[in-house]
Amino acid sequence: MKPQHSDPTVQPVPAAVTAAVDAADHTLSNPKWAVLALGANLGNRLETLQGAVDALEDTPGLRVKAVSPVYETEPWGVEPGTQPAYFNAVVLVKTTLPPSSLLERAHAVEEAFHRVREERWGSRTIDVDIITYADVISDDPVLTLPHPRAHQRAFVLAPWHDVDPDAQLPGHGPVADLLTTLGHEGVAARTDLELRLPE
Ligand SMILES: Nc1ncnc2c1ncn2[C@@H]1O[C@H](COP(=O)(O)OP(=O)(O)OP(=O)(O)O)[C@@H](O)[C@H]1O
Ligand SMILES: Nc1nc2c(c(=O)[nH]1)N=C(CO)CN2
Repeated sequence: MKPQHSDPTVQPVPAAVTAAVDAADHTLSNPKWAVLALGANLGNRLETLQGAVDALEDTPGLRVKAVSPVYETEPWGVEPGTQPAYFNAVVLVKTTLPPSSLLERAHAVEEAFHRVREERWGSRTIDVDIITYADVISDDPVLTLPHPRAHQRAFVLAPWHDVDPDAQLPGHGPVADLLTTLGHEGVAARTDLELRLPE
């Protein structure tokens, strides 16, 4: 039998490269669940939310698996009466994208809908937040997981609970319990409206 690597120009593949390719293969064959929260309080809020859901579904390596009911919610974190009401919804996705790429995609969707970043918690055409990515916990300010304020926000927990009643917020426990503690003040389901799950 011919000895392997008899061609002197063929270099052995470094272990680090093999490990990186194996890790990428593993990620591709091992999609993760992520929970994304959508919010809009400027422009045609329903149309923009639907556009964001469709844009997410158009992302290679990402499938939208569930879309929550639409909630109309009082602006959280700002003086009452200073901003229009929000429409909020939650989508469950399965993705082979790593968290950093999912955040990039979330930002690209925001930009596509002309989101302008001015003041903190300012009005916006669309906000796409990553609430959880699998059970990853990270305090990196660029991408904090789970989202650091999700447990305080009924506008996230109520629609999330609708699409996944058994959901757990890593580090905080069952979403159902958090919602019971927080209550539904300022969040109302808009049962007359609906977001479509892309086909
Ligand atoms: N889990 C996360 N999801 C989205 N952005 C995050 C997350 N963790 C950290 N960030 C960072 O937060 C920065 C500001 O995000 P953004 O402008 O959407 O905040 P906000 O919607 O006004 O407020 P909040 O973060 O309270 O929802 C982003 O550029 C992003 O890097
Ligand atoms: N009701 C409501 N209030 C908010 C929202 C939101 O989506 N809905 N998003 C914020 C920043 O992410 C700040 N305040």
